[in-house]
Amino acid sequence: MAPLLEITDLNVVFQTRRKALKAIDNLSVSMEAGEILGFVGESGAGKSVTGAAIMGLIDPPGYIASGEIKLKGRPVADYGSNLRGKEVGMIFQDPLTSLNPLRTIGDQLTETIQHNLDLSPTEARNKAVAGLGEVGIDPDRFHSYPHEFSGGMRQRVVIALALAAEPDLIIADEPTTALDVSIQAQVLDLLRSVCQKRRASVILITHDMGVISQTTDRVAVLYAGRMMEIGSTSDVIKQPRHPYTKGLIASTPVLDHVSVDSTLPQIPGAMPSLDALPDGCRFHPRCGDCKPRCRTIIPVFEDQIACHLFTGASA
Ligand SMILES: Nc1ncnc2c1ncn2[C@@H]1O[C@H](COP(=O)(O)OP(=O)(O)OP(=O)(O)O)[C@@H](O)[C@H]1O
Repeated sequence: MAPLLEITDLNVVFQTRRKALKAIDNLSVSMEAGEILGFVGESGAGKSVTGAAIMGLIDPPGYIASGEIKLKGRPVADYGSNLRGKEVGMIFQDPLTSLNPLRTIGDQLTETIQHNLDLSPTEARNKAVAGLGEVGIDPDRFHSYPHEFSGGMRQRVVIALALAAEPDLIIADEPTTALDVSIQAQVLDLLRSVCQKRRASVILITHDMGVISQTTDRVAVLYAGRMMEIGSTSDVIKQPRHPYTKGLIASTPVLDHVSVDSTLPQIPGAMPSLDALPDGCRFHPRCGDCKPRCRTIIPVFEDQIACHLFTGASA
């Protein structure tokens, strides 16, 4: 059987006046049904652009220069207007981008259900009430407006909306970044349990290794548009191999069991901009294990990692 999602040699380019900037460079990854896959990396790693490419949301000056994205064995473009919502549900950082401030949450949910599933108005309404219950929202709140909810509750509504059309895949882009840490954990637990119950797979986009550790089954580490490492979340967290992955983990408080007061080791330097990418391994200027070949030769992605400490090299 075809994987749920298969991305092969994806290249995404943004055309500026001066040059073409490659935001995603030869990315290949696939995921199975029911899996929760994390994309992690600092700002500019290419996480959101990858998510946007899957959802057909790369707009000019950006374009997919080459590569293939297949959902259930078919190119995503074949799904047309059914792709977003019906096949792939979306959750963004700010719940208000997904909610209409002028309509009650019950109406919004009922309409989405009715629009996508072949149900009578009464059936759709009942399903909407059940959907809200599933995310921990009391049926009494059916007629409430988005502004009458806290941030965490709003994000619960957005989860119910994303699942309303029964998609096989949810893309959640920094879904809890705007929430308090205690609420963050509740929303992530909910996302995980509801998606598992519905057998929906999730791509979780985050810069936070704590979120990855808590929520995902597998994690892909991205840096400056390239995949650096991928593996089961427990393996990657317990035994990170790539120096970038190690740096991300060391700078995450809960994972390293460092008290909040202590100074966490930070990865020196910053993510390069796309118009000033270094030769060789893109991470080499910030890498404590940098060897001469890392400065000039791009490491191939092999055995789940792209690093000269572990793999061969391509020109
Ligand atoms: N519309 C655009 N025009 C030009 N460059 C863009 C555009 N959108 C994204 N990029 C570039 O693509 C690269 C990847 O961006 P992306 O938003 O995917 O990063 P990210 O890992 O999701 O980080 P963040 O957490 O900051 O969103 C960045 O260098 C960014 O500047």
